[in-house]
Amino acid sequence: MTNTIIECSNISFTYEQSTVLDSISLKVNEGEFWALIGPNGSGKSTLIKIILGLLQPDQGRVTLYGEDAASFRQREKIGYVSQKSNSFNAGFPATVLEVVKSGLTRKVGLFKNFTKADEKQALEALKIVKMDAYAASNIGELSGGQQQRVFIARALVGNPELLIMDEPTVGIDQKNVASFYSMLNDLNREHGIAILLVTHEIDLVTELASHVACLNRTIHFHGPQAAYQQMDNREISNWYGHPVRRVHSSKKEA
Ligand SMILES: Nc1ncnc2c1ncn2[C@@H]1O[C@H](COP(=O)(O)OP(=O)(O)OP(=O)(O)O)[C@@H](O)[C@H]1O
Repeated sequence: MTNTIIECSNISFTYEQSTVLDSISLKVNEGEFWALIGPNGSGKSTLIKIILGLLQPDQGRVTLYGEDAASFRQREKIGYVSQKSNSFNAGFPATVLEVVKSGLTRKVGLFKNFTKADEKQALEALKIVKMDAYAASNIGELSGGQQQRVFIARALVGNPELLIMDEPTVGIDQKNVASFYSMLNDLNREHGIAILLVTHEIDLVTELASHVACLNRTIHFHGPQAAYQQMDNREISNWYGHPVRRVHSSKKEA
């Protein structure tokens, strides 16, 4: 039986006067890799905040493993990497290993010491993102892309079943974006971690994802990647609100 991790049922949300999410329903199951795409200001980050229980919807309900998102306690099951994680400057006084271990604070306790086992777990997480060689380096001395991998390791250190990422490739150069996505693919396929990835990338990542959700205030499409690939560029441009063109889609003509 497939287990559902996130279930959004009929979510609506308004900031002051403006409705940014209208009747959103979406389900993320164990092992799935979802790409959540949409233009600037379409409500992607707001939806993520609601899923994480940081904002309350005006209408509708979000459940995590069947429990209300706002009162969900098993936070270690869900790793989160926010939009602007990778912005440490060179003088920041923490090593890569310390940053990753800080992901265990919820489990260990705020003022408790980390054990050897915690350190081993942090090194394992760094290995998964291929950053173990940098364990002793200062976080601020790494490139934006390397820092982002470290933040993924920080999110992975508690062995989550779902990883939520909000535009993790912002500030990473194009050459490193492809290898970053390939790492996400390994996390999903080899480690069985479900992924919900907010992205502006309508080509490459949507080929890696098993499912795609298209958001612009409402959900315009959600379903398996193959069905997304069948949409033509005109349909996507219509809900995007401006012309967009995928290079790798099976239907390219706008
Ligand atoms: N705290 C806030 N108060 C008022 N309006 C907000 C607030 N946060 C976001 N908004 C507005 O809500 C809308 C949706 O914003 P949101 O950040 O969810 O979009 P997004 O799809 O994540 O955008 P982007 O791709 O540019 O990051 C935007 O019009 C934004 O200006």
